[in-house]
Amino acid sequence: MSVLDDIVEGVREDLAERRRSLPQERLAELVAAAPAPLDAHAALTGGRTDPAGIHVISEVKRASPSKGHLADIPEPAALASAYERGGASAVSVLTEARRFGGSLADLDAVRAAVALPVLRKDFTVEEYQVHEARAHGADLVLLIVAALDDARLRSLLQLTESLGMHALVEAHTPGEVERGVAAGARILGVNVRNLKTLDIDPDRYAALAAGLPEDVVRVAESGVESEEQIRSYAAAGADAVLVGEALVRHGHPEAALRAFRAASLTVR
Ligand SMILES: O=C(O)c1ccccc1NCC(=O)[C@H](O)[C@H](O)COP(=O)(O)O
Repeated sequence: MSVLDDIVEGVREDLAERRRSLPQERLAELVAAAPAPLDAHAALTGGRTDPAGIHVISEVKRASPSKGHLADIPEPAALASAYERGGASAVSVLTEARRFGGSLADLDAVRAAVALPVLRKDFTVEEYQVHEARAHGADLVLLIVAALDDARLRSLLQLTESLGMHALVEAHTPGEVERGVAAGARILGVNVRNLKTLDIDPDRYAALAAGLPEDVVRVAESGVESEEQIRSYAAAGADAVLVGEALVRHGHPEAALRAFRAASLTVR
């Protein structure tokens, strides 16, 4: 079984448990009561020419399948506030519990702490998860092309947009980029982490993003360890970068973020 299959299997089990304790009808009431979504698409557009530098989606990430434990993050709200002060354009919150140590409580805490668009970063395979994301105040959800067939990708994207949110549609291969665009992705992430080996190959970003339509917001995901890597993604035309590990392991995430954004300006 691949890493992705294994993660999704656990996600489905946990989801079944949550469905039992919160039926769809009650979830719909929470969605109706949630604050209006923020425009994540607008927040991430134009990173190629923004005078403050490339947009950064800063991630709250405690652990990962590739690296194990990364950081305790006892107060996700405090970390998210530091990201906001450092100039993040959005905050990503990993809510998957088994491999990433996240939760919907983390999403709630971050939502309450920042005025930025918030991404619920999970392995979305069911409509219920999209409703959950909205009920917990998310503005953006992750749709991983490799985890979905075309019909489900389209229907989850449509549901996301019908709830006023946007989707970060994530691709790992040229075929997945094509499928994401064909499904109607308006924000497309190229994740340079190979989902089979978990190896990072940042050079894949430029090759995969090259054929994207001009009006699609381009996000380079994973593998940012240095200002040099930010410059490389910016030079390859990324509007935004998604950064987890480098920020949660940095003693001063606010300063790191400022440095990342500033570094992106030096390639223009
Ligand atoms: O991070 C992993 O090991 C991982 C393994 C399998 C599926 C997804 C995984 N990560 C999710 C992400 O996409 C990253 O958290 C995100 O792009 C940030 O990456 P990084 O800056 O390298 O922490």
